[in-house]
Amino acid sequence: MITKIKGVTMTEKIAVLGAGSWGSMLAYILHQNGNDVHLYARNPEQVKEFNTQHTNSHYLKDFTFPESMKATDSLKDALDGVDDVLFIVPSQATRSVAKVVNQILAKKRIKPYIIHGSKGLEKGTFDRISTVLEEEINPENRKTVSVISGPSQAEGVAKHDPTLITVASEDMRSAEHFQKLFMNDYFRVYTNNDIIGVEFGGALKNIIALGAGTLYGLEYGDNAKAALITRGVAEISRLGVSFGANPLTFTGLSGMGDVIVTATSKDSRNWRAGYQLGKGKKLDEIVSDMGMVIEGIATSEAAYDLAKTRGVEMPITNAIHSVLNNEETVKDAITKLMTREGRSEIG
Ligand SMILES: NC(=O)C1=CN([C@@H]2O[C@H](COP(=O)(O)OP(=O)(O)OC[C@H]3O[C@@H](n4cnc5c(N)ncnc54)[C@H](O)[C@@H]3O)[C@@H](O)[C@H]2O)C=CC1
Ligand SMILES: O=C(CO)COP(=O)(O)O
Repeated sequence: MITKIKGVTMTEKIAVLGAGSWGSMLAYILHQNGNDVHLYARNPEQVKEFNTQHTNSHYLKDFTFPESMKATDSLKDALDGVDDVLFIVPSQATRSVAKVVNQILAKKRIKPYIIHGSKGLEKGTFDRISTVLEEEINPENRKTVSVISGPSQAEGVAKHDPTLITVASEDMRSAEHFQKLFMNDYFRVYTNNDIIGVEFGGALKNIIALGAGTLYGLEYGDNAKAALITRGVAEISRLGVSFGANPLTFTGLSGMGDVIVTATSKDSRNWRAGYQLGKGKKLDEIVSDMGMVIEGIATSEAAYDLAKTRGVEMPITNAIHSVLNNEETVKDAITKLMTREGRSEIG
């Protein structure tokens, strides 16, 4: 049972595209809030398990979904008559899914609100995910694009751990629309009009989480962790601000908040990948054993190139990028970071 929040009375038809740990958990929240949720998973076996056993065992262990929730492996069916579309596939897959969605929406002649919850930058183009969606879905087939981002491990939401998150959009009416759809007594949603800052925070924190896990795997202490988190936020903020983001956004839920959760939570895939790296496991083995997306790996490529192109100083991102590419050991990378010329903390 959830307690309804004053002023939150909307019930809509919502397609949730992607049924990994976060997609299925966001679909669960929307279902609990009384919406008609169309959950799309590309894997028919996964759909069968979801519809018969009400579990999504590969992605969320020990969680049973309500029997009234259903999934489909038909993208066309998932998009039938919807008011809203939530994209929640790995960042690097968003463009290909969006191309197909655009064609389907055009045929169905519907113009839903669009939101995504993916945390990454596209390799090659360096695009934020809202930009990918704006590029691939024609304006006549959609309303403004929004993003939902913040400290929100799916495993915590499954336990109704009080979770606070941000919806950002250039159009505040769209942000408020999604605030109403998602908000309930364990999932509190704030709005923000700084979509650039919110997306940069969500994407780049995964690189810091990889670094934090690595430090833990190598048994570095709490000072190192605090240093990484704080200076990590400083450089994320530097890059975001160079694109016009509001610096205050990086002190909020989608900035510092998300860095804290993923740099300290053992539920984080990025943290776990870093931990195993610190313990000496090879990256390709970590990726294949995880069986879930580790966004920080691809995003470290994009962020590394982007920082170079823009002339923005991102020493921690560079260090993690070079460790992931076997160009230096973690110990050498740390020595290099620690022995850089002294500088002022601010600016
Ligand atoms: N897991 C979490 O707690 C959170 C994850 N996120 C973000 O949400 C996004 C999705 O993450 P997860 O659900 O955790 O990933 P996941 O690895 O658990 O699941 C990804 C899902 O996307 C599907 N998929 C991949 N490529 C596809 C394609 N081309 N077409 C259709 N489906 C495709 C996979 O089959 C899988 O069901 C990521 O960007 C992640 O950073 C954000 C907040 C919390
Ligand atoms: O973004 C997340 C929590 O806010 C999830 O992070 P992971 O992908 O590292 O699990």
